[in-house]
Amino acid sequence: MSTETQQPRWRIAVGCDDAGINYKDKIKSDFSSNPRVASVIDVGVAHDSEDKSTAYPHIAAAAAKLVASGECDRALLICGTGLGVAIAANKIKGIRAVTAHDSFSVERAVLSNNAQVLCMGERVVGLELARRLAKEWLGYVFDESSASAEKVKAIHHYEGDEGGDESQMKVLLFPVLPSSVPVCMIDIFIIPDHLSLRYAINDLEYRQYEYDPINDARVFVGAQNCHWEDSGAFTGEVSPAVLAELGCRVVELGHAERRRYFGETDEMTSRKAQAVVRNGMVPLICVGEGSPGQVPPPGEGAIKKAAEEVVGQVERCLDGIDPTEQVLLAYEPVWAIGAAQPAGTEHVRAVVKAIRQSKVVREREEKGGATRILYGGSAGPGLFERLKEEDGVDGLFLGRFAHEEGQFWETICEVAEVKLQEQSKK
Ligand SMILES: O=C[C@H](O)COP(=O)(O)O
Repeated sequence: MSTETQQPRWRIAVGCDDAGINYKDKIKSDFSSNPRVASVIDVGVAHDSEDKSTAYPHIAAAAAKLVASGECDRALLICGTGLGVAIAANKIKGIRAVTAHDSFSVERAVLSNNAQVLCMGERVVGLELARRLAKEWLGYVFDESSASAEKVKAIHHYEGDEGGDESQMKVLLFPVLPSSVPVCMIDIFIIPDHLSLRYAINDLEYRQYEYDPINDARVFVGAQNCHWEDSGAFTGEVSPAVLAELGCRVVELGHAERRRYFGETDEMTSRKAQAVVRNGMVPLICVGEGSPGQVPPPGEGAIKKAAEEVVGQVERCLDGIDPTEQVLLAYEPVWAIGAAQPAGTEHVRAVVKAIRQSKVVREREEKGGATRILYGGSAGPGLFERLKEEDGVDGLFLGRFAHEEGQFWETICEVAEVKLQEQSKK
């Protein structure tokens, strides 16, 4: 055990189910006046909240994820027995959660097992003992140079890789937003690779039980491509029916790279879009002129040519889609994808205007099918404010700037602020 002067100050998550609220609240209050505690995050449930019936696995996972992500050092969880919360918390990679109701076990949980999560049962142990054990727990610090360290490493060794892009998705799905930004006014789409879809969808499902780090934003998961048939002998292709069943809400189609490397045409994109709609999802159809690296010369000529080309793509891609169904169009000049700069404001506005005035989009407007137009191609912070105008771009389609958490959320906050301003003018 370290001395008082070396004692770290812990950032602690506390949580419970409806059977553990009294103990959780009492111990939380003890923690807030304990000098060994730097901060406390309460992941619920709370006496007066509607989520009081939230089942223990969601609470335990929320707290454990705060520890696994490094946002908290430790977590204390209470349920009726202290068993279920420990089982659930241990499902989170990197977490060692124990149930302990005696002084010796609490000590060994830290000093032998380097457990970051302590679980207790409100129906098992008296309140005063629980409070004392929680206080003692704060005083123990695992010694990385002890003989126990190798054994803890062995536990780590047996943790399977949960696969895919989990760590990347974690970056995206665990942001902390300024609570003043009303991001609930906008839709956020996260479109990972196919192998990461299940992780992303599960994470968002779990998130609805979680405390609210994303301020009630609507976050949907989408796929990067699909086939035009729901089933059949198309080895290696991904069925839109399967994507819908998995929980995908959006499917991106006709991206410039699909067109360039896989020979996809507007006609194929249209068939895929129809399949997406048929399966109850929203197609996100990418259109855009030009070639990689070939920035067009400034001037009206290039803009006019771009608008004509893009409107043609839009008409062919939307062919056969019920005009009452909603679609998303991502206007991405091919030369602006992966470039140093996005396309110029004048260029983007003119092409978007041409798309809006196209026969197919106007017809959709009349029939009630929403057509939201996004801009993509080196889109990132600072761009939406510049592009905004009445009936202009509805949103952004991010590539590289979505890979970095800070820039991703900065861009989203900017879009939300513009939308808020627009709404307050109405
Ligand atoms: O899929 C992403 C878009 O093609 C844009 O990528 P970028 O923002 O890195 O240029």
